Parts: sequence; structure tokens; C-alpha cells
Amino acid sequence: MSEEMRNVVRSVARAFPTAIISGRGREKVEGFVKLKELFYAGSHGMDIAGPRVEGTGCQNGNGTDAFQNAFQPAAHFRPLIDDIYEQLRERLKGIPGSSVEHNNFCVSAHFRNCPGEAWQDVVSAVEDVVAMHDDLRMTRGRKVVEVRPKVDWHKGTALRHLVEALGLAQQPDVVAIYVGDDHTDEDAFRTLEETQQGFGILVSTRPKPTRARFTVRDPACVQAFLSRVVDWAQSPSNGWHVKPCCTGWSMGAAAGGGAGPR
Ligand SMILES: O=P(O)(O)OC[C@H]1O[C@H](O[C@H]2O[C@H](CO)[C@@H](O)[C@H](O)[C@H]2O)[C@H](O)[C@@H](O)[C@@H]1O
Repeated sequence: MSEEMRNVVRSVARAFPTAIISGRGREKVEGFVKLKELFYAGSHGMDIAGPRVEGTGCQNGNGTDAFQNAFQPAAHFRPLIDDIYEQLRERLKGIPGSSVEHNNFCVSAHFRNCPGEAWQDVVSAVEDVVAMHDDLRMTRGRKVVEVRPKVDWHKGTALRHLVEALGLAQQPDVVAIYVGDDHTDEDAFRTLEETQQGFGILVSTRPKPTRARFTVRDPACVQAFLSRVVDWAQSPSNGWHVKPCCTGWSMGAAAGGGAGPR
């Protein structure tokens, strides 16, 4: 992540609750994004933790931070995932260019750097391992296959969980915006379309089927869009400001007046 992008995302996060939802392990994402103002959901949303900044978290009724400890709906799968990681490392060690990545509650087997004739060997090895476990499933990404727990949890459910936990689900004027470029982001686009709580923005240089409402070409366009969001948030005339309160984030009127809710 460029320093410019980091600064823009930080500014967005200071104005609105902001999360990064990724297939990678949460600590890995936190490690390269390096912003304590964000919510992070790793392992396709199966590992959610709140901002490390006082006053921006999600407060429960008793005043404690709902995300102080990570929310991990598939925590009981961790020993099995550790075992699958070891099995795949063993199975793939003879395939040149292959690599296995432990993403905490899922495992990725990459074949991006394998010769073309070895791609199917990687996929077959993962299929074999998954076939031995009724409670696991295999998903596909770009030159990567993943092993995930068979739980009804994905980037879309993680997004819905965040919106609800932040006390924003019942607020009719809240619009959630989800930006993503991966096919696993379609779960979040679809969720927003179905719940009508916001919309998705697909990042793609070419047209493709999507449940996102809008498309932008590349990360530079995302950065430009986020900058406009920050400008809008900082404008005294918009009448809308999001602020953390004792039960979570809520909409409130701008200090200078405006058309926002009272
Ligand atoms: O953050 P996400 O959009 O959910 O991406 C999750 C995957 O990210 C990583 O894979 C991606 O980068 C790899 C190169 O670093 C590339 O080979 C792969 O095609 C990309 O999908 C991560 O390595 C995967 O485990 C995650 O599932």
C-alpha cells in the first residue's frame, strides 16, 4: 500500500467506520496496511478485530469494546486448519513453484509460480485433502485454491456483522460502500444488494459479471474516490457526521447545522 493511499484510508477511517476484509490472515493484513484506525477482518471475514484507537471501537451496553477480542466464528476449526496446512506442505513439496499459505482459518495453495503442466497437480492435491473432510470446502482464486471451513460465513456476512455490531443496521440513512477486485468480494457485493444497505464497487479493467453497482478501473481510481469521500465528510455543509457514541457509531447533525438528522 502506498503512503498516499494509506493517508487517504486513514482520513476515511477517521470520518466513518472503515474495515478491510481480506482472505489473508488478519495479522498479515494489519502488518502491511499499518493503520490502527481500521477494523480488520481476515480469513474471508472469519477473524474480525476493531480499531486500536480509543473511542472509535464498538461499545457494548456495558461500556466494553465489542471487538476488543477478535470475533472468530470458525475458531473451532483452527486445529484442523493447522493440520491441513501441514498436509498440504507435505503434498506440494515436490511441485516446483507451488507454495502453501496459512491464513489462520483457511489455507491457500498457490500455483502462480508453477509451470503450467503442474497447475492441475496442485488443484488435485487440494481436492484430495478436502475430500477427506466433510466439514471443509475448496474455493478457487487467481492461480490459487483455498481450503475453507464449511461454515456460512464469508466477506458478505462479515460486512453485515460489522454493520450490525456498530449499531448501524437499523439506521435508514446509513450507506455501506464495499470496494473490491476479487471474485470473493462478490459475496459482499451480493449481500449489500440483497439487504439494500449500500452498494459495491468493483475494481476491474475489463467488464465482467458482478453484483457490484459500480466499477472503477484501478487502485488509483479507488484512491481518487476515497479522497472525494473525505472531502465530503469534511465539508461543513453536508449536514452529516458519523460519530462514535456509547452504543456504537451513529449519525448526528453537523456542528455547523445542515440538513442532517437531529
Ligand atoms: O485480500 P483479498 O482480495 O481477499 O485476497 C486474498 C488472497 O490474497 C493473496 O493472494 C493474492 O495475491 C497473491 C500474490 O501475493 C496472488 O498470487 C493471488 O492470485 C492473489 O489472490 C493471498 O496470498 C491469498 O492467500 C488470499 O486468499
